[in-house]
Amino acid sequence: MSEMRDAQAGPDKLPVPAEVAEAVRTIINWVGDDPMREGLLDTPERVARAWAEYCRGYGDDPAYHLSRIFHEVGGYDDIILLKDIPFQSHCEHHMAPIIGRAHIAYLPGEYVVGISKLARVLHAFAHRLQVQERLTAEVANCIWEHLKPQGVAVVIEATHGCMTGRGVRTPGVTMKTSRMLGVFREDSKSREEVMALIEA
Ligand SMILES: Nc1nc2c(ncn2[C@@H]2O[C@H](COP(=O)(O)OP(=O)(O)OP(=O)(O)O)[C@@H](O)[C@H]2O)c(=O)[nH]1
Ligand SMILES: [Zn+2]
Repeated sequence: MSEMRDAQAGPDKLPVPAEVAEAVRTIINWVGDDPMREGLLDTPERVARAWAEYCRGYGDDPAYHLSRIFHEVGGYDDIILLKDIPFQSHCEHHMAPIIGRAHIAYLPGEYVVGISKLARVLHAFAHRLQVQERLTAEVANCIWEHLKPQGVAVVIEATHGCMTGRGVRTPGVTMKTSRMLGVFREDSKSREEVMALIEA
């Protein structure tokens, strides 16, 4: 956890264990290059620090971001939507990039939260090895549990590097997932309303 914090403050400061650097050297060698040639000498440490940064979500407690809540918002009692939040994650199957946008909406109950915190929750889960379905569910469940709203809607659209740069090699394909909880799950009119806002 403290090592992950150091990685956020300045990745160069994160010490890289010898066996981690050696693992990267093994891969470089296996793909057909010479890990001892000049241009690749510092690469194993850079790669290790880059992965610590990609996966910094393991040291980031998503619930913490929802711990500062507000009661009073001038009587506002309608849907709150944070739309088009860009994010990057990595798939747990190939550790290839997942790049996309998330839309997070909720219908407040008693509490609201600073709007940036919704993006922080997303990034805390995204910076782990993921599948898009789990990422979508984790973000929605976390908001549902800690903010106790009347409804939560999370929609994620993303492209998967493991489908574009390798494997089926099909660029331009987008995967779309959604998780609706509370009124957005139970009441079709509320769901239509939130989806119309997201798709507007
Ligand atoms: N459902 C889902 N599948 C994903 C996600 N990210 C990657 N995948 C898929 O995970 C699957 C892994 O399939 P495997 O057959 O075990 O691996 P593979 O031989 O590398 O498969 P190909 O990608 O088809 O070459 C692939 O179909 C990927 O497209 C995700 O977020 N959600
Ligand atoms: Zn993959």
